[in-house]
Amino acid sequence: MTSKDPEEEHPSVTLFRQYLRIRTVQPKPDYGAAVAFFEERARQLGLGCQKVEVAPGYVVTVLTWPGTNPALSSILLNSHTDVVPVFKEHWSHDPFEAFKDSEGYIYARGAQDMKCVSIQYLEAVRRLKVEGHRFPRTIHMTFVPDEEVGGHQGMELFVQRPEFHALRAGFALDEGIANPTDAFTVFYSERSPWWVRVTSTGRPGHGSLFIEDTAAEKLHKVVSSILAFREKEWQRLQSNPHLKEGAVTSVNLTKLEGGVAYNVVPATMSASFDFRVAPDVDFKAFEEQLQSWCQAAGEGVTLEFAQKWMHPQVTPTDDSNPWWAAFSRVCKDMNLSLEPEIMPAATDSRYIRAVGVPALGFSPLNRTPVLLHDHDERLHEAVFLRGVDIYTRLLPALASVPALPSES
Ligand SMILES: CSCC[C@H](NC=O)C(=O)O
Ligand SMILES: [Zn+2]
Ligand SMILES: [Zn+2]
Repeated sequence: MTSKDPEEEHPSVTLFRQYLRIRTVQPKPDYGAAVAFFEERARQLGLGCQKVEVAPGYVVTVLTWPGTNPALSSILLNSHTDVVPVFKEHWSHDPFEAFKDSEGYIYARGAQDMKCVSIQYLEAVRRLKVEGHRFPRTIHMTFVPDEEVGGHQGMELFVQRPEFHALRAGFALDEGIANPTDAFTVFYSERSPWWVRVTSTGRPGHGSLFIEDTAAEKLHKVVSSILAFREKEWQRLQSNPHLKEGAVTSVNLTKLEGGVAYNVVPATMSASFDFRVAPDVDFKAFEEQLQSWCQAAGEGVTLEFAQKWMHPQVTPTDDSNPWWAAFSRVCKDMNLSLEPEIMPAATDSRYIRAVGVPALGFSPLNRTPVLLHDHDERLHEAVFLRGVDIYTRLLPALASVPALPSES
């Protein structure tokens, strides 16, 4: 028999593919099926299972493996259950079939982001439990809804709940991004999403005339200022090989709205921008900069925020942080090279860090093209299984970090 024989498939891969077939796809995820799936895992693994409904229909499922020393804070292994939509016609295989090709690549929405990680956590815990291990610290796995649309009905609410505080999380792992090289990327902070809509008002009139003070001219000025800033940040990134994407502020013009007819000069037009503000930026000064670009464009130009994250946090990546020390020691022992970076996008880690819990964003996926949110998202089964091995080493180390000064 070859490894291509389905009967030969590793049971962890089979479980992964089962989970990939659950259609937790935005904008109408089947969360009920995902919750039932994790309840069944809890039953099979003999783990505690708690369901916390943070908003109607939005359940956080918590699976718990109690530690031997309840006085110590716990390890939180977080993953989101929802996935982003697909353009089916651009896929080589049905994105919810979890097709595996003859080489071992599994094609599915969520293969990288981040259904792999959920199953890797579960399978590492299963292995350690079967081998009879116990660790001082409790391990909680949280499976949360709503991350892909901002986490407002998921982790943002969960971290404010008594059930979250009762977990007494001391440290968290959450998602990262695949790395195409031999190295693994680990994220210690995130850029802050600022979604900004600039609205310009001006004089309307007939499209044949030179109207003065139009909404469009003023909006154009703001768009130019912001795109010039974009270019400056892009150049800064390009010219410094030490800077990674997450270390500079990015912005994209993502929407233009306004106008009714070719020959009617509109009184209002707007432009929407997706800013991702680097954690070392002076937020107050940056907001003032945005305001001053609007003012410089003329009268009647205002901005509003649809999203404005104001609490960037950095988890230290030196040995002053005992969690980092444990994490990086395991990677060193396993000969894994780490590339610490700032997450360019936004994940649920920002909510976890904001309530004072240090967190690392880590998806143990190397030698893997970055295909999250892309067509033909896929993961090789060997990379997936290697990730289970990695967590099988990480969890004992993290769950055995000795009492911190704050815990004694
Ligand atoms: C800012 S809320 C949206 C969160 C989303 N997260 C994953 O892609 C992102 O756009 O980064
Ligand atoms: Zn994700
Ligand atoms: Zn995503």
